[in-house]
Amino acid sequence: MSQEDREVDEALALVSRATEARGPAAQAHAPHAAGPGAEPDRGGGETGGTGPAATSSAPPARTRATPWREARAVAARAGGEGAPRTRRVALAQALGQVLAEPLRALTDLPSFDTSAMDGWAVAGPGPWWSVGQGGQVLAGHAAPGALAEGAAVRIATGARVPPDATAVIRSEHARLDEAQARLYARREVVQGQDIRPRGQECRTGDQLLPAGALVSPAVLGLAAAAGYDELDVVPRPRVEVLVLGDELLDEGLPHDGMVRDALGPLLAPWLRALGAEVLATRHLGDDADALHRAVTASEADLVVTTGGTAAGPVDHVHPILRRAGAELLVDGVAVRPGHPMLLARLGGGAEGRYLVGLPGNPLAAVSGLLTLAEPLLRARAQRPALAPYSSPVRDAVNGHPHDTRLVPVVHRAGGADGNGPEQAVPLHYNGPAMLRGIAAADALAVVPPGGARAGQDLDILELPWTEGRFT
Ligand SMILES: Nc1nc2c(c(=O)[nH]1)N[C@H]1C(S)=C(S)[C@@H](COP(=O)(O)OP(=O)(O)OC[C@H]3O[C@@H](n4cnc5c(N)ncnc54)[C@H](O)[C@@H]3O)O[C@H]1N2
Ligand code: MOO
Repeated sequence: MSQEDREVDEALALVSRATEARGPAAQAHAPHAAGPGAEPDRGGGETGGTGPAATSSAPPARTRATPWREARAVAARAGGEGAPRTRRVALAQALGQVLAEPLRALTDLPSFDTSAMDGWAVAGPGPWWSVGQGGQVLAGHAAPGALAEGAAVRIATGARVPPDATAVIRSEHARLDEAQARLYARREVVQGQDIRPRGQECRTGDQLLPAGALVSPAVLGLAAAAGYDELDVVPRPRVEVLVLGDELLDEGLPHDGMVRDALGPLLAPWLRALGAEVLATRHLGDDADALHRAVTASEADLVVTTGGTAAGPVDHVHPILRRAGAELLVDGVAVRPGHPMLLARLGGGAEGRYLVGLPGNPLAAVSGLLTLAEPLLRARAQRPALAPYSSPVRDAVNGHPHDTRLVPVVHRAGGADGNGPEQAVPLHYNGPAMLRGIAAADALAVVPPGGARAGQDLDILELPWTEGRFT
């Protein structure tokens, strides 16, 4: 492996074949390649075990943990509850949202017979006499007069074609004898050539796009062309983020047992990329009463908390949910990292408000975001489910004995020459407290219990910004 390759792998936190080939003893001396980042491959206890060594130290299987796929389905069902919602917004505000109604043409397109070229509008067979003594038909002007049989008039691209014109001749295909004011065609003229007839693209009332279509920049353009100033869209689900933990700093270097809040900066934009409107991100500290007040008073459709999901002395999420009379729909998921994640239905509001409790470990929080918040928000925003997608994994991946694992991967061309089919390359630094792997990743691979062989097809969860979102 060249130095350059090593640097790329290092930057991307890739599992290095060369490093692995040197064996575990060598890995212990290569901390950046396979040391602290390779938690799963050490079989390390807190990840819940990912190799044979971990099996013996893994906690006994918890019966209440919901299987990973089922947890996603429960979240999607919760998001789909309630009557369809619609909001009318100005065209520019609709970008990235979903059409609540089919987009129907408010006009014929084009709305008049249009010249497709700069040149001459002619009526009947040539040669033609040029009318108007330099007069011309330009785009954006009122209806021109009818063209008599045998007449020609200058016309611009986009201009209304005069009634009774039979064709448009491009200027480069015509010759004007100025002295005689006669126009000759340099090549055969076909009836209707270079005229876009009214209604060629659509008629008033035609359905241009179905309800549920994502409003892309192209959709904005089409809607404007078809006469829209506003669009009916599904309102973005409103989300409030509550970051819990007294140990969190908002700026500067970690010190004295304090750490930087990594989830506040990550969650709001990630949630927006999932189609949500983020009302606020608030840092609450480990204060049960403040958490209870914030959760019960929130106006959000979905409250997302971080931390406080486990059984520690200041883990307040479960107790305040009980106090608020919330119904736990998912309480722990059989997935690593992130197994303490939860989903609860909060009281109030006909359509139901929800709380997703993300574990505090940052990659565990990302796992919870994609397992519970993403399907809930997608269903709530009436966005179509993503087409399932799988990819062969380049290297064998250790599995948890009972739980699904979500492992950051980067897509790379396979084969010795780098021209082979695309593979998912598992990344190091995928421990629950680490973001280094996911920051270099373009997807998460879904590793079934027991692990995956090299070359095995794994389901892939794309990260939202690789889907080409606009917001
Ligand atoms: N006795 C047990 N202890 C733990 C279990 C368990 O099953 N039994 N599960 C472990 C797992 S797995 C996870 S994940 C964590 C979940 O913990 P909490 O959701 O209660 O989160 P905290 O305790 O508040 O924090 C955990 C960890 O993450 C750091 N953290 C929290 N918030 C942030 C943030 N915004 N930015 C950066 N880092 C954050 C926090 O400092 C802790 O280090 O519980 C295990 N324990
Ligand atoms: O260690 Mo925990 O699996 O959720 O991050």
